[in-house]
Order: sequence, then structure tokens, then C-alpha cells
Amino acid sequence: MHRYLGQGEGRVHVLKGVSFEARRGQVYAIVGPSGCGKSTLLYLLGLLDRQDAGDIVINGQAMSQSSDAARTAARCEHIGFVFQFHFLMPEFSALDNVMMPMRKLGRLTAPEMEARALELLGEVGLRQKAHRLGTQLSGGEQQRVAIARALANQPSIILADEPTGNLDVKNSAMIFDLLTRLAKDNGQAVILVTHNPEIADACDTVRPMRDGLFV
Ligand SMILES: Nc1ncnc2c1ncn2[C@@H]1O[C@H](COP(=O)(O)OP(=O)(O)OP(=O)(O)O)[C@@H](O)[C@H]1O
Repeated sequence: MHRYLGQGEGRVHVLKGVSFEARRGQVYAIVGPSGCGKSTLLYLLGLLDRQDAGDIVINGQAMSQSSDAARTAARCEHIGFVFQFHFLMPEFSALDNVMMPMRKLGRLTAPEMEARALELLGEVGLRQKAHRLGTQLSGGEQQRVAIARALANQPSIILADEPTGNLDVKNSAMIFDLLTRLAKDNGQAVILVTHNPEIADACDTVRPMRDGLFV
């Protein structure tokens, strides 16, 4: 895939032909120096941005020619995000935050959504705090809610951008273990960007990037 960003003289060839295949049940780390294009790639994989050349195929469905509506639907159904910028909605409870993607997908009844959200919050150890607002949870707890939310629609792919970036060592390890264990149990592909060498080493595959290409 290729991606250019910026306009006119400031136009930059950010991704210069990256190719990436992810399989269910596997955890991938994308690593590399600041500015090499990791986040840009994750945005493309998450269908949050469009590449200039190349395609993204999710469960056999090629996405480059798809309409925005089809891409939004595919994103909702197939992709879970644990991004630092995808913060919880602070004015809503943990439960509401986890139910949000299910509401968007619209396949379950309200009681079904609530039961599933409670189950997911149980899996991340926050069943007792389901009714707390985002602002009443610690950073690590918020990140656990974000993981429960990412898993809500049983996506095939989980994308995580520095999922442990703002957490201490203990919470980082817990979040990483949780993310990988749940993904393995559910047969999901996890693709994470990290600057943390210990986290990268614990992944199944490490893909180092330099200057818009995989090394
Ligand atoms: N809108 C833009 N216009 C021009 N260049 C951009 C734009 N957005 C990003 N870039 C450039 O694209 C390159 C890749 O950015 P990206 O955020 O993908 O890097 P990264 O590897 O995720 O970095 P970090 O580890 O610091 O998050 C950087 O050199 C950045 O300056």
C-alpha cells in the first residue's frame, strides 16, 4: 500500500509499498522510529483513512472500491480499536461505552446488549464497576473498558495504537496479557503499534518499519 499525506510542497510519501497479512489468533507488533508511518498504516487498516494505491482485504472482501457506508459497516463489524485517541465517552458509564459498538451494529436487543457488555466487563475484571462513569475509573481501568468495547462485536481484527503507552509497568503487562489472551481465546488477529520492546518481544510476530517500509 502507498499513502501520501500533506499538500503541495509539503506532500510526503509516507507509506511506500507496505504489505501485511494478519491471521486470526496471532498477535503482531509493528515497531519502528517515530515518524516511520506506523500510525498511518494502522489508520488505513482500520478503514479510518484511504490509501492512494493498494487494497485492504478483510475476510475476503476488498475494501478500496467500497463506499464510505460499506467501509463504516465493515469497520463496525470486523474491527475493534484500542487507540489512545479513542477515549471512552466520559459522560457515559463503562457499561454504556461497551454497548456503544453493539448499538451501532444493531443486531442485538437492548437486554442482549447489556448482558454481553456485562459479560465482557467481567472478562476484563470490571463487572463491579460497570455503572461507573469513565471519569471515575483509573487509566488502567479505562483501558480495560476500551478493550471490552473493542471486543463488543466479536471483530476479526483488533487494532491497538500504543495500548499501554500511558500506563505503568504493572498495568501495561496486565493490559497486554488481557488483550492477547482474549484475542487468542476468540481467534482474533491483534495488530499493535508499540515503542515498548518487552511488549513487542511478547508478540507472535514483530514487523519493524523504517521510513514507510517494512524492513
Ligand atoms: N497531514 C500530514 N501531512 C504531511 N505529513 C504528515 C501528515 N501526517 C503525518 N505526516 C507524516 O507522516 C509520517 C508518518 O507519521 P505516523 O504518525 O504514521 O508515524 P509513526 O511511525 O506512527 O510515529 P510515532 O511513533 O511518533 O507515532 C511522519 O513523518 C509525519 O510527519
